[in-house]
Amino acid sequence: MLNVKSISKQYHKHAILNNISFQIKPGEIVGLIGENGAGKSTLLKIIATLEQASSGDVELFEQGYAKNRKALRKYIGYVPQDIAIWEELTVAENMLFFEKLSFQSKSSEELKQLCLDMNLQKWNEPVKTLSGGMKRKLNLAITLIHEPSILLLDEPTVGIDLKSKKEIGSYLFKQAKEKNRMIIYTSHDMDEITELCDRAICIGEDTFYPEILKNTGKEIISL
Ligand SMILES: Nc1ncnc2c1ncn2[C@@H]1O[C@H](COP(=O)(O)OP(=O)(O)OP(=O)(O)O)[C@@H](O)[C@H]1O
Repeated sequence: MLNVKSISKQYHKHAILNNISFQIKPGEIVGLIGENGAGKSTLLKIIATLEQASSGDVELFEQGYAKNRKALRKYIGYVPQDIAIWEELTVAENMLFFEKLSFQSKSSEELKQLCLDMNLQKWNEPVKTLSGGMKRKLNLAITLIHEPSILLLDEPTVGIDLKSKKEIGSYLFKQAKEKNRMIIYTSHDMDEITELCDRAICIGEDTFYPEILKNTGKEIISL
């Protein structure tokens, strides 16, 4: 269980997040939405332990970040908006490199299977020859090497074609429902949010997103 407790964040006295609280259970996929600059990436970075909240705390499996920040990192997988992989290395070399830095050991076969599960076939090709969608799949596969309990994805499907979007979406759905992982997912694509997510959390003052989602039958939480 993830428990976000009254998180606020200011940058140089400028308030970004104001008293945000919500909970997520294993197996749930939550869409995090809001206008540009609402603070979605900031909130994901706080949950990923990469930023500290100005006030409030986050608990993962009943352990607070304030006291257990480092120990909790092994449960967390974070995919930033910007792709962070080695362009000159092959898919295989990237996976093997990041496996060495990971909390868990995996064989070459297991790493290859992680890529194949997402329909990423080009095991021996240099990353620089892959399309944007394939690079996003590789970035995601790298994040899954240590089998995180919670996946934090910052616009994982931005700029990629519909087929790859669907493949990533159905892969994430399985990760949540079969492996009981928690997923928080930001996107500006409301069809994707409606299709994939169990609930949507809208942050910021703007009522635009809660308005468009209100007839989708999804639970919408405005914070
Ligand atoms: N390190 C930082 N220092 C100062 N201000 C920051 C920092 N990081 C983010 N901000 C500001 O915080 C606000 C929220 O940014 P954030 O990236 O979290 O928004 P977002 O909702 O993810 O936006 P987008 O949809 O454009 O990705 C913005 O005004 C941004 O300029």
